[in-house]
Amino acid sequence: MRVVAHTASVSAMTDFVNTSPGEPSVICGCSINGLASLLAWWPLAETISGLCPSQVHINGRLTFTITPRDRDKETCYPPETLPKDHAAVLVCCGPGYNGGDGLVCARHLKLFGYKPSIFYPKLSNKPLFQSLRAQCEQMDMPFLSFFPSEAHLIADSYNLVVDAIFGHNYKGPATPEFASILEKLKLIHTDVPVCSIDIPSGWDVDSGCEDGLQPELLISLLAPKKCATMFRGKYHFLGGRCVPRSLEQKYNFCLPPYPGTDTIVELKMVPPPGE
Ligand SMILES: NC(=O)C1=CN([C@@H]2O[C@H](COP(=O)(O)OP(=O)(O)OC[C@H]3O[C@@H](n4cnc5c(N)ncnc54)[C@H](O)[C@@H]3O)[C@@H](O)[C@H]2O)[C@@H](O)CC1
Repeated sequence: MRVVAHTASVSAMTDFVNTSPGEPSVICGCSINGLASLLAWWPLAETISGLCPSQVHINGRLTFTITPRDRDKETCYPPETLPKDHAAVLVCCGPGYNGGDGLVCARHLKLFGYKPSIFYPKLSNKPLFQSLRAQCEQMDMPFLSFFPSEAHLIADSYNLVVDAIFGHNYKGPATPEFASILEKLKLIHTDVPVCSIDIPSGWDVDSGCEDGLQPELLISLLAPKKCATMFRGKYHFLGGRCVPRSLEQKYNFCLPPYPGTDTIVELKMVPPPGE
């Protein structure tokens, strides 16, 4: 499968809902408002130097730099290149807000020409999630009543798997219901690309998970979490251009600028000093 960066699909996965309660409360709500505005492209690529603010720091340490992208050349999983069943994608949604992000992602994937099916085993009774589920149903997206029993069935049927099971509030170990799903995702990630939203499911927000799921694409939301330094996949994007300066200062974030009206930027790891 040709795997190149396609900003449209990445953008789709980067859109997310205004979710978690509590601080920080000024979260998200970014919506897809036209592909052009969502292309992660740095117009002054040649001028990027090692200077902040084209860098992301975690715990005061330089960790990522912005990667200039060429919007004409780079694409990431464009639907027309996905051979199985009209760009079929499986979107796996967990019980919390990360799962809510998955439902929003599915909605946009459908609008962008993919064929998403959703696995959402634990519907929350919060109105937000009920509404998101209803929206997906109204858009004729099938909800799987059970997770495919064999990992190879997923790889046979889907071109991509979106992992929106757990995000930054996962506390391991997983309950048996979700543990078996995480195990299957781990088995398939060599056969079908897995795209994780915010945090690869099953990872600890700080320490990650050494033998855990290894997605090919990670979309960090608002700011990369500490565990993102352990991400070894191909593509890492930051989305969620809605952190006010005051909050950035309060929490000592050092976030990259989003060029123009873009709502995502691609990040690349900076090797620790001496490596
Ligand atoms: N708070 C924020 O700043 C933002 C949150 N957003 C999304 O919200 C996510 C966080 O959402 P939540 O706080 O709902 O947390 P999560 O979605 O990470 O997970 C919490 C849910 O998982 C369940 N759970 C936790 N550990 C489990 C285990 N071991 N076995 C089985 N179930 C377990 C909890 O009961 C709860 O239902 C983020 O990762 C991100 O995707 C984004 O929409 C953007 C902003």
